[in-house]
Amino acid sequence: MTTVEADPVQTGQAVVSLDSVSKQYGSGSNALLALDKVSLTVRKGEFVCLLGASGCGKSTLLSLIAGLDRISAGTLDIGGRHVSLMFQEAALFPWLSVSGNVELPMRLRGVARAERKQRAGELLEIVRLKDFGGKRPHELSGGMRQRVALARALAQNADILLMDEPFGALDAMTRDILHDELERIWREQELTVVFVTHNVREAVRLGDRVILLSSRPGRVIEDFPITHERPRRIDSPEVAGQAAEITDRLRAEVARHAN
Ligand SMILES: Nc1ncnc2c1ncn2[C@@H]1O[C@H](COP(=O)(O)OP(=O)(O)OP(=O)(O)O)[C@@H](O)[C@H]1O
Repeated sequence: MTTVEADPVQTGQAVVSLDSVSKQYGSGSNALLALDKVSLTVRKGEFVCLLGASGCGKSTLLSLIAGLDRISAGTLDIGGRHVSLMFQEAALFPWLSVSGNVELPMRLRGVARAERKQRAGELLEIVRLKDFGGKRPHELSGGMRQRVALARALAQNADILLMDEPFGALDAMTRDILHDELERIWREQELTVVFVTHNVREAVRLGDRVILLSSRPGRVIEDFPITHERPRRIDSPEVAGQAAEITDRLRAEVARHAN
């Protein structure tokens, strides 16, 4: 008999629980069912990637978890935890310095000036932008702006980091570097991450699990555990192999929907 040791992540505390969550936009003849009975649990410290065809409800799911919109049916529980969001566009305030942008969430929380300056410095060091605090966003590259956005997201001291295609607009090399950085920060800061992407290899590169949603209305059709040793390379045979398996499943789903 083989004894299977419990994976600490799989047995960890649930921080996001969705049970049969549906989301309908509009009503009557304008009703659009975006999500249909989605059940999903994300545990403390997990890195979960959401993948699916365009318009299947990935962003909707993030906005429900973030509390930006209300579910139409089912239950969603994040146990009063705090979330922070990061998008494809860094959306930095152009009139604030890099440091000012990172300090903003702390300013809004009423953190004293000296403390927020010190924390902003630490966070900029974490994202490797220690010497750029005095710059303005327009003086930075796209990849550097996303690092600032990540530092600002971390400044919210949230329990859960929700990321909506955060590297979608970056070139492949910059994205590769940011994958390494995000993985390092996720581990060091013991974050729980829910990461939306269109890019199957990116999902396999980063995730502990890849959740595949059906075409609209979004339902969970598969939950792929990704067990290759970290850090992974996006161009490794292991990542490519599992990405091909998931892509086939996604293609079959898109084709099914098109028929
Ligand atoms: N505020 C809204 N009002 C009405 N319909 C909406 C709203 N937000 C999203 N939708 C619709 O819900 C469906 C799911 O959209 P959503 O943006 O969540 O999908 P997605 O999987 O993130 O798409 P993409 O991969 O293209 O970014 C789409 O048909 C979209 O048009």
